[in-house]
Amino acid sequence: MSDPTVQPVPTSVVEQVDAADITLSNPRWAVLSLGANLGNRLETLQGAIDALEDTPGVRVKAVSPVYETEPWGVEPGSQPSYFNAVVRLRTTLPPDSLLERAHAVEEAFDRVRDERWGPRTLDVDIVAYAEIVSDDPVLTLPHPRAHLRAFVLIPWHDIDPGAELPGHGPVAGLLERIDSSGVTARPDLELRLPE
Ligand SMILES: Nc1ncnc2c1ncn2[C@@H]1O[C@H](COP(=O)(O)OP(=O)(O)OP(=O)(O)O)[C@@H](O)[C@H]1O
Ligand SMILES: Nc1nc2c(c(=O)[nH]1)N=C(CO)CN2
Repeated sequence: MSDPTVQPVPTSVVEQVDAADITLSNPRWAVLSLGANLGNRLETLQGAIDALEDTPGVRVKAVSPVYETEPWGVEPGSQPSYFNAVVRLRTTLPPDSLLERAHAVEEAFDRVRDERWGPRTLDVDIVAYAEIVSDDPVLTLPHPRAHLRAFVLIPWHDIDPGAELPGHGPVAGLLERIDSSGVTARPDLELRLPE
């Protein structure tokens, strides 16, 4: 006879698997780009780094210097400047779970998605995830515009001078081909690697 004190778990609960809870057995590396051009930009970038570190299955291994950058892809002078940085992670989250987590961190910092390349409190993009190359529009790897963006490649090169962007080659070589003029180091500002 079944025990009447044991309540069955509703099927809907059993089936609700949060993608960010799925893990791989071997950690992989990933590089994320962080950007902010509204609100307290430095505080937000640090908060995003700390939130990523607080994610089960994510360890932040390196944090780049901070750059102040002209908004890319929009009319000059139409938006406030960005603070940008990149982080390098080790993660047991598969790519789709990492993207889901990136979106959750953006939302925690009140990210509003209205216009493409519009101003934002926080942008978290997956620049690269291990050597994966994919043209899936939900998660394109590497990020489809990373090879064109000095605000991504300069800080990545700072923390990993030998880095390669899968499908594109060494970051150092990509940097020789793009305009880096709108990207200014801010050595007076610092982001902390979580302990
Ligand atoms: N590598 C990636 N990293 C983050 N988002 C991606 C990636 N590839 C595809 N996407 C998709 O792009 C969608 C739009 O992302 P987002 O709003 O961050 O774009 P954006 O920051 O305005 O512009 P950009 O994509 O040029 O950085 C996301 O919902 C996501 O599904
Ligand atoms: N300077 C700068 N420009 C941008 C940035 C960014 O992070 N920095 N992000 C964008 C959309 O991801 C569009 N333009």
